[in-house]
Amino acid sequence: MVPVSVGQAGNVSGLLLSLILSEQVQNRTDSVDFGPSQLWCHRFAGLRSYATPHSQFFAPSEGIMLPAGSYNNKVAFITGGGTGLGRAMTGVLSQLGAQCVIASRKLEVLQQTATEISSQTGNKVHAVQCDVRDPQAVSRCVDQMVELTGLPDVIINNAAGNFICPSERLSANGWKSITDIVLNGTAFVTLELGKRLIQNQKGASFLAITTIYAESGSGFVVPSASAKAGVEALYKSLAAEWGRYGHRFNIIQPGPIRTKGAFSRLDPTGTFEKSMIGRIPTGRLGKPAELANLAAYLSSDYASWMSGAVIRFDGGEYVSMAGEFNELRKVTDDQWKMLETMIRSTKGS
Ligand SMILES: CCCCC/C=C\CC/C=C/C=C/C(=O)SCCNC(=O)CCNC(=O)[C@H](O)C(C)(C)COP(=O)(O)OP(=O)(O)OC[C@H]1O[C@@H](n2cnc3c(N)ncnc32)[C@H](O)[C@@H]1OP(=O)(O)O
Ligand SMILES: NC(=O)C1=CN([C@@H]2O[C@H](COP(=O)(O)OP(=O)(O)OC[C@H]3O[C@@H](n4cnc5c(N)ncnc54)[C@H](OP(=O)(O)O)[C@@H]3O)[C@@H](O)[C@H]2O)C=CC1
Repeated sequence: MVPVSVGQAGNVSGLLLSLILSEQVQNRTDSVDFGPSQLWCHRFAGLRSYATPHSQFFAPSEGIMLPAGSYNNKVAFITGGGTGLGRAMTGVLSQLGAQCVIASRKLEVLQQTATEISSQTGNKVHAVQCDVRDPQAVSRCVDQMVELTGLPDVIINNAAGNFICPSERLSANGWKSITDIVLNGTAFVTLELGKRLIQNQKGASFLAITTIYAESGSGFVVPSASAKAGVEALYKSLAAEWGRYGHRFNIIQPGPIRTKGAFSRLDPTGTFEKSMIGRIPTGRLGKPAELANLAAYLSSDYASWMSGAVIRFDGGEYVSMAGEFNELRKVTDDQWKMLETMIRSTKGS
């Protein structure tokens, strides 16, 4: 790890940094306990990753958590399983014994992931092309899965689309593109599989990957926030309705975890990561392996009494952003002495 100073970015991000974040970052570096000397930068595989020194209290454990064989004789279906978090979840489930089916638009990407994971774990990973926006394509994909593996025990709705964009610049098709993937795609996959599982009297665990701002809403990602909120309503509703068929429905709301898909569309210049780390109480991004362990637990028989749960998984970022006074983290000891003196000396109202 090497300490870096803020503002060493290239042209575009340097400009953005000075225009958008200068006040925020300068305040932080000038007067608070989160200056450049305390901002750390890991460099690996050509990627930067910032963390605070206190993140060392929260070092990630990236090994597989569940006992070996926990998923023997199970079939798992993961949308968007070729990349990012979907790939990490597929890797863990496969390592634990599951036969996995991964589905998304880009068959070559899926096939490469399937080959890599199955050669590491010794368990089959099947790649099936499917655009979840198209209900007929989803139905064909499920037909294909039935041929390959039979109906799944575990369904993970992870596929998504997103980009930052001021809402006044958003076209109708931009809105449709995101909400079709996230909300309609999740609904088509869940309804198609749910109906077939019900017909076959087979129980299953459904998991949806949403995000922390599904609850709060967020400017600049309005279609994603709206669609993810819809997914949460869908899953909580079905948890109540389809328990009688042996189906569980749970939700993970991840905070920031570095993936190419997310960061290239939400922080294309890398400018926002530094300021974001400052509001995460654990001082670092999450790791795909940490999310994958949680997903593996929630989808496993160890969690058979969990349904309708919404698990926030964000290093504390959500509550840190929500609390009115949380910015007072930045006040130094000397400043506290002064503040306390002022408050104590106030008499009457
Ligand atoms: C500091 C770092 C922060 C990182 C994380 C932080 C916080 C944690 C919370 C994070 C939540 C993350 C949620 C996610 O979902 S991340 C997942 C990201 N992954 C993907 O998006 C992968 C799939 N995405 C895509 O394939 C494309 O990006 C897509 C969504 C645009 C869909 O592609 P496609 O179907 O090919 O669509 P297009 O024809 O290209 O476009 C359709 C429509 O949208 C308009 N559009 C596209 N991009 C933009 C843009 N950047 N701005 C404005 N509009 C855009 C495009 O013009 C089309 O509209 P028309 O009207 O022109 O037809
Ligand atoms: N990384 C992060 O910080 C966070 C991520 N999340 C969520 O985690 C999940 C995974 O995101 P992440 O791994 O970061 O990003 P990725 O971009 O790597 O994953 C998105 C996946 O969705 C697939 N996909 C997109 N459109 C479709 C479609 N129409 N049909 C089928 N599959 C599609 C993509 O594959 P293909 O292009 O082949 O179709 C891709 O594999 C998403 O639900 C995201 O919202 C939530 C909070 C934070």
